[in-house]
Amino acid sequence: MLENSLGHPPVLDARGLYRSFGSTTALNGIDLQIALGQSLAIMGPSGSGKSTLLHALAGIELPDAGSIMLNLPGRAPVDIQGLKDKARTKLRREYFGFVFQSGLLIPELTAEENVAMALMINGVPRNAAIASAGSALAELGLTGMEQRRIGQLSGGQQQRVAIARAQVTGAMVVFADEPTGALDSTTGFEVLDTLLRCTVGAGKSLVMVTHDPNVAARCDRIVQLQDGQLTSDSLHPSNAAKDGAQQ
Ligand SMILES: Nc1ncnc2c1ncn2[C@@H]1O[C@H](COP(=O)(O)OP(=O)(O)OP(=O)(O)O)[C@@H](O)[C@H]1O
Repeated sequence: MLENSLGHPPVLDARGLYRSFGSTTALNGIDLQIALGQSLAIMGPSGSGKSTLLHALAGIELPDAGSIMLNLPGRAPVDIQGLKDKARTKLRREYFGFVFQSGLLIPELTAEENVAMALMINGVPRNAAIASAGSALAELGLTGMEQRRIGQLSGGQQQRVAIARAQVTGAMVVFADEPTGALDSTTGFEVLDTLLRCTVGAGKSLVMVTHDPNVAARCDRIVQLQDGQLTSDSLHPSNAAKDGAQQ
């Protein structure tokens, strides 16, 4: 069952992923298909390979073996593994968004400039990028914060800037690594609500690493990793009928 309810093939189709660091096998034969419009939580103990898997799926660090196909609506399938570094970087900038626990926003820039940067590196002129960034920030309740530097924002506000940046390009796949990990639980759930609304709520896919079962429970699907292998793969009961992307 590889298609979502609209008949679209899996937006990411990973087969036989292996990745070693010296004598450590971080990914040990992962097959994973992710549907367009699906939210997927990747869970597992520390060191089980979650971040390595996320980085492989996002084309940040290639696996040693295996293939990852990207199938976007209206576009020819792309073999991420087969792209040269420059083409992979371009692909990431155009089609993927990233919301990590911290560190991806540029502290010297304002909130608005951080969001606009995602467009400008894709060739959008500065004035148009700034205008789009302002709209994206406003949609996330950050009106009035546009000119603040990142250090002048709360943790929750910073994560909403990161979400605005991840969605302003229209990226159809958003990767999140512990996006609420540094936040108190109330703020974390507000950020999670916003992240889900901006991704699956808009027909995009969300691939999220989390240690928090309460965060994972908000996703359509949860996979568990152990020693670089998938040990369980379950659809959320209320979403089981939504699509058939699970293996
Ligand atoms: N750059 C690297 N060099 C050497 N070993 C690495 C590297 N990156 C990851 N590893 C090892 O690969 C294994 C998987 O790491 P990974 O970061 O994917 O785990 P994780 O499940 O995300 O862990 P955590 O929950 O602690 O963040 C670990 O044993 C880790 O030490």
